[in-house]
Amino acid sequence: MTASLMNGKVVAQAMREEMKQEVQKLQAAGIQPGLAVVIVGEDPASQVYVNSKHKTCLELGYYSEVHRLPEDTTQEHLLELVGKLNAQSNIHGILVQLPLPKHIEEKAIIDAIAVEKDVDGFHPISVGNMIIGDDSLLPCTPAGVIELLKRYDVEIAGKHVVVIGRSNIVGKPVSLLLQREHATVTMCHSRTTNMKELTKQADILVVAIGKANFVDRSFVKPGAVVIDVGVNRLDNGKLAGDVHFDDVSEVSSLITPVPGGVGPLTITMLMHNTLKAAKSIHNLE
Ligand SMILES: Nc1nc(=O)c2c([nH]1)NC[C@@H]1CN(c3ccc(C(=O)N[C@@H](CCC(=O)O)C(=O)O)cc3)C=[N+]21
Repeated sequence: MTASLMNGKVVAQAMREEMKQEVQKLQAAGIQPGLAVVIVGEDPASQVYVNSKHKTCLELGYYSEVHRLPEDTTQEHLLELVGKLNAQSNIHGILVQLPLPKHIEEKAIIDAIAVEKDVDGFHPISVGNMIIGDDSLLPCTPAGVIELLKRYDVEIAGKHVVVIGRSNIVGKPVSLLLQREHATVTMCHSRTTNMKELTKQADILVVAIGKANFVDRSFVKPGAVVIDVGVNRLDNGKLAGDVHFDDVSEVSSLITPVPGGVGPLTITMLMHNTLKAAKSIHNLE
């Protein structure tokens, strides 16, 4: 069997067209969604992401602020900037690019972001609301995975989903959201002893382990849907997923490529969250 592609770029573009319409409606009410992105230091990969977020804002008609701070920025100074952005009425979403330099405590920064502007969905209150099932801003990559599955008409309810990875950014929240969609979810991680036994039972396999080409066909049940959340920069400069694409695409039914799979959805869900935050801050929901 040769898998069909789940094309994240196409889904992202469709969602962006839908969002443009909503932006126009908001404009008529005198509101422009605004996103502030803060980046500390010079990490080239992070710079690429930040530029791409800025570009997407302009494409959708959002107000965009990018704050580029030097590597030696103090935690105190960063907290001060977050406080300003919390109070700024033209900003509805705040994203502090991670990872931060070692001398800054990430938790202190995330905790300082106003919950209603937490478009990353990383604040403990956002996470708590997500777990309970209350309305909240959902973390972008996990929400993008759900959106991708839905737009390709993949049934989630009743299916066995196996997630590899248990990070706070992807593994844990995507497991929660899939369970919310009525899947039976098994979580695997670096200390799982019988990983292949488990992954071979998966109707849907979500891989977020951060190791290039880790999953080959020996992990996959024929006909499974495989979602690759990995973004690994290889020594040759190319981007590789956690899934060995050529091998796995011969046994799976649907598969996401890297690049062009989950990545474009991550930025699109960020835009979606910013729009949602703008509406919610202006009591339009
Ligand atoms: N506070 C915070 N929030 C984040 O959401 C966040 C972060 N920090 N730090 C870094 C990671 C990584 N991340 C990606 C976003 C888009 C692509 C993406 O669009 N990838 C394209 C290709 C990009 C390329 O070619 O380099 C694709 O997969 O097709 C990838 C990765 C967001 N992150």
